[in-house]
Amino acid sequence: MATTATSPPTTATEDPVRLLIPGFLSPETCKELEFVHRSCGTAGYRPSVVSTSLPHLAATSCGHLLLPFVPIRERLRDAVESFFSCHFELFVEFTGLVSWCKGASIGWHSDDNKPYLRQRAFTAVCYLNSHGKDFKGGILQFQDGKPSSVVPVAGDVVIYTADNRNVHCVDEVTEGERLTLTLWFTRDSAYDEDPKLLNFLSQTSWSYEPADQNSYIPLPASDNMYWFSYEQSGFDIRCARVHILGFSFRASSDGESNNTSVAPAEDPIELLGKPLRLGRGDDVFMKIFANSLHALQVVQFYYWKAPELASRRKQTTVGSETVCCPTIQVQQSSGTELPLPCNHGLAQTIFGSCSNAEPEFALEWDDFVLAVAMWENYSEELKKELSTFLPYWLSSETIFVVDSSETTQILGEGN
Ligand SMILES: O=C(O)CCC(=O)C(=O)O
Ligand SMILES: [Fe+2]
Repeated sequence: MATTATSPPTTATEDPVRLLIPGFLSPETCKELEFVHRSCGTAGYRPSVVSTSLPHLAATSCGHLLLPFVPIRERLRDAVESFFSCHFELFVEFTGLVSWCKGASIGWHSDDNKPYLRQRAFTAVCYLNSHGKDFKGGILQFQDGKPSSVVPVAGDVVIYTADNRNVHCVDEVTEGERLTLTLWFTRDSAYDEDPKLLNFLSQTSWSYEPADQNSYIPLPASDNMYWFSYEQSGFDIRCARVHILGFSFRASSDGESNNTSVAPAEDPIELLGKPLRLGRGDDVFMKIFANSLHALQVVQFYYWKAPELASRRKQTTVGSETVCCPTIQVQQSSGTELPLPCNHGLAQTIFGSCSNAEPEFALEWDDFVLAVAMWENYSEELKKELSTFLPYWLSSETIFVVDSSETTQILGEGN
């Protein structure tokens, strides 16, 4: 009796089939991936799901945003290979960020259960936010063995075999947005994700030109990819994401002219691919963004960095008179809000935060101005790093972390 009550998850004769690794990703890494996903996500492959795949990032001029994933993929591959004793055997088959929104769930299945999924050998699911705090529902359940369920906690990772020893399901998400980074690993090099990514990157991200400010501006994919349909209604994900944070897209009339009207013949959704401004209440931020994704990325960056910016502001404003005056960058005007199709009530239900999440803080335009500059630095640094690493990746056909001391040495030798 005592032996059954205390029996370990697997007996000595059975191979281990799953492992939960608490605290695998740092809180900062989770926040960075959340920023990428909330800036770049598109309608997912299942209802009520938003996803950001790595090929999508490369194809929308955001190849540099692949860089935060590179060390994580390597660490996960190491963890999976060492736990399942298959050193140097695995390739990453798929890497993607997924939001499971209200109503999303998946029934009992194993991850290799379709003829076109047979190549999958192992799964890794990293949780980027937490059950109870950020969303309700969404618990991962396994049919047999231990652990029998996983309650998502930001930073934790669960790894498991993709076969029928791990039949599992995810309970319906009833509130909030459940964020994961999901990877599948294969032994079959024909399904290696890296050559496909390198092919995209070599077409879109080859060179870094410091003068070319457009090199890190996102380019929207086709409009239908951003359409989130839910029951009989829907919304454009880009509009919904800015709306949830209290912003709206405004016409980009130049400051000199009073002509803020939108050409009546234009299809409203097409305006999302054109230059526009951001508004908030009666305020209109004067910067013209290249398109809606550019504006969305800056808004998401601001929310990622807002706590840091706020504490910096408190430190610099105490006893200091050198406070910059960014109000000139914001005009009090009713502006022209773009006539976009967005069911705001539905967007609030789907992307609005769970009641236990942190209360939203008030926007500070001073901080927003700083965030715009910080986003440009962040993007430029990543772009530079990508153009350094890309030649190594292309020559080895693998995306991996290059030791920076080695890079300096090699670059030095080459000169
Ligand atoms: O997100 C999870 O916890 C598991 C996801 C899953 O089962 C799948 O994507 O196949
Ligand atoms: Fe699954």
